[in-house]
Amino acid sequence: MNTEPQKQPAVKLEHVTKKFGSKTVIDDLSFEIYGGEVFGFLGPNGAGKTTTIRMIVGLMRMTKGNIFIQGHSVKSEFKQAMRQVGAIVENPEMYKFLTGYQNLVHYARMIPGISKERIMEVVKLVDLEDRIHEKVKKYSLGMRQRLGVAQALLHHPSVLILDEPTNGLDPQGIHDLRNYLHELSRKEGVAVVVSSHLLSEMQLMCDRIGIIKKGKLIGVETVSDFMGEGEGKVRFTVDDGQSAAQIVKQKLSLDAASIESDAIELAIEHEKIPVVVDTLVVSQVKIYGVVSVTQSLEDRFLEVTGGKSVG
Ligand SMILES: Nc1ncnc2c1ncn2[C@@H]1O[C@H](COP(=O)(O)OP(=O)(O)OP(=O)(O)O)[C@@H](O)[C@H]1O
Repeated sequence: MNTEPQKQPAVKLEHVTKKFGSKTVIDDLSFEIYGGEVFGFLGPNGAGKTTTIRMIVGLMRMTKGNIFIQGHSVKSEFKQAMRQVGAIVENPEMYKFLTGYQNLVHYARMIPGISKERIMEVVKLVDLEDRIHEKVKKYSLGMRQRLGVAQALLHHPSVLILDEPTNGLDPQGIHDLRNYLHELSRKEGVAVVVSSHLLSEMQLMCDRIGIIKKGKLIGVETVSDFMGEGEGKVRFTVDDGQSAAQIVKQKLSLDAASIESDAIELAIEHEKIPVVVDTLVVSQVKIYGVVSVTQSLEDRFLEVTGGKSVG
């Protein structure tokens, strides 16, 4: 018997479907997101990321299925569910002529029980202490983004959702955002959900990613599993790709992942490389090079979505 306590998902989607008229935009999505992780929502343009996020944060009704936030149904316990959620879906409204601090105080008035201490706590979390008393009109885009996150965190949400948070940020801004989202998930146990088409950023920022295409879930995987770590492809440059592929098939029962006139690629572990080299040499295939081909998240993304890169 498994005596491990079952961890409750922070966000759980159950057969979520969204139709606009007769058009199905989200098709039977089911997956779970946990506290303490940064979850990336990845998909080509128009795949349905924003629509899904809008349903999670209660800005849009679903046609079928249900969403639970910390066990509370968005349909039947809307208030309890939303109390757990902090989100930036559209650009957060900020008063540019007020300071960052004044903006937070103004916003905090709308939420019962937010203390001055809590305001300074979130300011510290997003690393804005030095500049919080300056007017927002003097802030960079990255600082405004951080102020938005501070605002979204004021009421102690256990789920933080950011739609395309890296949009418009420079590399330093993206780097900082990545660091503090990571800290937030680790230190505060917050479930952080981000959507993006910046694949390289997702690779660095997220623990797990869910990929959707045309409203359907293609897969949910850890970034390392997604990239197929430990089982990379190895490229053998040879004099005759076709016959090399035949030889490894016949003698080693290996199917080549790709065959070109002067190369084959095999999905094999590191230890198998000498075996393949020996077999090819014995069979009088000339080998000109052997390299490990590590796949970027982008390559893999294009492979599974069969689509074009976006961005
Ligand atoms: N209000 C609406 N009425 C009709 N169709 C809509 C509506 N909102 C979104 N759609 C359609 O739903 C699909 C998914 O759109 P969505 O904005 O969720 O995609 P996305 O993955 O966020 O794309 P992007 O990366 O371009 O923001 C698109 O085909 C879009 O045209």
